[in-house]
Amino acid sequence: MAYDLQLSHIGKVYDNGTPAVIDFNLDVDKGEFIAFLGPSGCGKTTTLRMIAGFESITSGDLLIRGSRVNDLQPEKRPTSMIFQNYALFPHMTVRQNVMFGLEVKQLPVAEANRKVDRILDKLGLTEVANVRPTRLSGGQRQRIALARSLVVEPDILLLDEPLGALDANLRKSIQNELKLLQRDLGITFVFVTHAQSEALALSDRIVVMNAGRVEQISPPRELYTRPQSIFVARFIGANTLISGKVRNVEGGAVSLDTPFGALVAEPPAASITTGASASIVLPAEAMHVLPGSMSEAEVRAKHGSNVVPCQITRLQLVGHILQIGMTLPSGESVSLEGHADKYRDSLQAGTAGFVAWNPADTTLIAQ
Ligand SMILES: Nc1ncnc2c1ncn2[C@@H]1O[C@H](COP(=O)(O)OP(=O)(O)OP(=O)(O)O)[C@@H](O)[C@H]1O
Repeated sequence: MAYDLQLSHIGKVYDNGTPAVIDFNLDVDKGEFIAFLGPSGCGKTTTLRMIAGFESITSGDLLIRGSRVNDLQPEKRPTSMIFQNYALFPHMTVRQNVMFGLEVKQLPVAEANRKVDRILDKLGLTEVANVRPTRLSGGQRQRIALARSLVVEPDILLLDEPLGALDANLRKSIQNELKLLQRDLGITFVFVTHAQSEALALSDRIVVMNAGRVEQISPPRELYTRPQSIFVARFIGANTLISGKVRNVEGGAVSLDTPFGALVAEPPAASITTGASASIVLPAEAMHVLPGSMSEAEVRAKHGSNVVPCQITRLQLVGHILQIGMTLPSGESVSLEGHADKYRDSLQAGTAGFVAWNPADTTLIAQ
């Protein structure tokens, strides 16, 4: 069966010579929720606009359900796009805004009315159908934009930072609605966002982009626990990177010489050889902080071979969560959050301690 959407070696060079997107490859199944995540200017919006047909494609093939659509006009594509500012017509009522796309398609009036009623009802907009959008809240306007895009029954919905204009609380509640709606309708969603938490919460897979290139395509959890590049390790989650040189690779474990002494990691997916430079990616949630009143041998016995001395600089209790600030021997400051119960009263600010972790909770990236 054909994929719903395929980007094969897609590239975009703007007329002024800017290479905005470079060799982008992605296969999307029907009903998948895909997020494009990356820093400003990395090419997310350009890629989305190429899928919608608002931007020409310089190289590569764009396929929707197996057909090449590079040269198809936007309105001929089975896609619909929602913009950050919603682009609603202020002089039209909610109903007229939603009806607009069906009028363009010259749908018979009775059928168009039926479809509009159904989508207004689904999105809880029936009561405000005859109001102009300027009188409504950000959340309601967001729903109108969604209704307008969904009423034309696209195969693929393209969303460009659709929640960017909403405050944090509203954003959370609309995120949930969006996810439920997407599941319910079974439509493929491609979603552009700067916000890591949003991408992690909503998507089946996340495409992390950097300077026009795809860095990694993975489900959220894998992106979080198994970053494949230094860029992703720095961009996603709260990781500490420890660089070193491989001393040896033996029995499924890699030992490295690092500024903090010899440390152990699991081998990366790609092969790695003695003498190679590599970085251990250590997630904050994998770290255990132990008090300096324990000996290093005791810490090792309890938590395995990776133990690094630290200075505990700050402890702050926020409800059940203990925020711990530390300085590593490199001078690097690291902070992490742990359950207060786990640490009870064992740690003291201004004293020496240890950080220990299980090699299985880290990722090794060769450089
Ligand atoms: N019309 C244009 N002409 C020339 N260069 C452009 C044009 N639009 C975007 N660019 C450039 O292409 C690159 C990618 O831009 P794009 O808007 O796709 O990034 P983005 O990841 O969506 O950024 P943001 O998160 O800030 O919206 C940037 O260097 C940008 O300056």
